[in-house]
Formats: sequence, C-alpha cells, structure tokens
Amino acid sequence: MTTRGDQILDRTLSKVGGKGLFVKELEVAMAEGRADLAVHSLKDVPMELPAGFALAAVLEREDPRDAFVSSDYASLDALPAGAVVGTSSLRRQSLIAARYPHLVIKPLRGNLDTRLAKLDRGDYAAIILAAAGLKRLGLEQRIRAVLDPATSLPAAGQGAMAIEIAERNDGLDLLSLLAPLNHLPTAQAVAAERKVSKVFGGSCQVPLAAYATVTGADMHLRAMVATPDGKRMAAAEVRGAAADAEALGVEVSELLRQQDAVDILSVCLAEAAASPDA
Ligand SMILES: NCc1[nH]cc(CCC(=O)O)c1CC(=O)O
Repeated sequence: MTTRGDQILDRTLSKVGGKGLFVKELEVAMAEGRADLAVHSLKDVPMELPAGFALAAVLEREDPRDAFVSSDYASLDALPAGAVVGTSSLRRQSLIAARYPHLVIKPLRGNLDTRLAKLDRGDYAAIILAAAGLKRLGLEQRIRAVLDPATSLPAAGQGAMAIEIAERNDGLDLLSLLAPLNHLPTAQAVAAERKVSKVFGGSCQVPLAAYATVTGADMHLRAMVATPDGKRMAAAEVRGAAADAEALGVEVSELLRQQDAVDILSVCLAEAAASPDA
C-alpha cells in the first residue's frame, strides 16, 4: 500500500505536517475490512492511535542507530567544510548542525532507492539514513559508518516494527494470536521513548530524540530536544527498572522541561508555521 508519506516527496516531513503520514491509509484499510493487520515502522506510528486501534506486538529491534552513507567519505568527521549532507529529519539536522557547524544540510526525501540514487548522482557528499531501513532492504553494504547515539541520538521507536490491529466483531482474537511476536525488552524500551514523544507532542515537526536500552531488568533512557539549527539543546538521561518504562519517560521529560525544552520546541513550531515550503 502507498501512504501520503510515500506520495508527497517534494517537501520535508516537517513541512508536510500532520501525524500518521505513513499509517493512516493502512488504518482505513483495516477499518474497511480490506486488511486484518498493519505492519509499521514504529517510528512512523503516532503516539496516540485512533479509537478502535491498538498495537498488538512490537518486534525485536533492528539496529536503532543512524547510518552515514557516502561514496567518497568514511564518516561525518571526514567531510570538508561546505560539504552537503542530505537528511529530511529535523532531529538529524539539529544534531549534525550542533556538532558539525561547517557542514551544509539539504533536504532529502523519497524511498531508500531514490535517496541513494540522489547521493550517487552527486547531489550530496553524504546522506544520513536509519541503519535499520538499509539492513532490512539488504543495503547494509552502503553503510560507511553508524553514528554513535552520543552523536546522533535515535528517534523514538527507530529500528522497531510494530503490528497494529483494529477492533473486530467476528470473535477472532488477533491480540492473543500475535502476542508471541512481542519482544518484551523492545516493547519496554519503545514504551519509554514514546512516552517522551507524547509529553512533547512529538511529530516530524520537532527535533526530538529518545532512546532506551534495556539490560535484563534495567533501563537506561536518554532524550533530547533541540532547535533545528542545533544552537539550543536540552538533553537528559535516567536509569531505572525496565518495568517502569513510562514513568522513566515522564521522569526524563521533566528533566528536559527543567532545561527549557518547551521553549526550545516552541521555536521549532513557530519556524515550521512560518515557512510553508523548503
Ligand atoms: N520516516 C521514514 C522512516 N521510517 C522508518 C525508517 C527507517 C526504519 C526504522 O527506523 O525502523 C524511515 C527512514 C529513515 O529514517 O531513514
């Protein structure tokens, strides 16, 4: 199926705006009985689902990190001043701008093949993509370097896939049938990450990162919000019990708030409103 997020390719996701750009059409298909379940990249799934829909399972996470892809350069550190880096993610943009102010960031949209073709024809010196997407499509060999979460903290849910179902009245208990596919540590990690996103009204319009790792019963949750130019940034981390995932999400959000996260994000929303295209 093709979604609005797949169709609108001349604008960055932050300019297209709205939530559920990659999800809505699949929910309509389920509501109309044309599909029984939908498989999503969790990163694209809004924090709140419409009434009657639920996430039945979160699958074991692929690599959650961002990947550096380039023919000529081995890493972000190797790029010369003025080199053009392609990404349409505000999160990636602000993280790169903060750490590599000498680089030029240009928007990049389209499916993976399109994005790689734009790199290959020389529009960009390098592009940043999710490692998970490249790996799933067998394009792992294109990855020159994976970005350490300390440089490029992943987006909430990045690298995880989720199965969404709709309420139904034929007695088929999809929730129970799909339960064995749920991967608990991934589900706990993304519950914490998505809580942060929810607190700050996360969408593709704000640079927000949230990344949790689960080791046994323990969780380490890091989160960040920034302005698109990377000049203002709030970052925080908490540790606690993985079983308290959502509470940890609230806790780290509170730490971000103490660093003016709300004000930082209001700058982003004002900028998005002021520039209708890019
Ligand atoms: N919004 C696009 C999108 N949604 C999920 C992925 C990658 C796969 C994943 O994060 O699981 C991507 C592309 C990208 O970020 O490069």
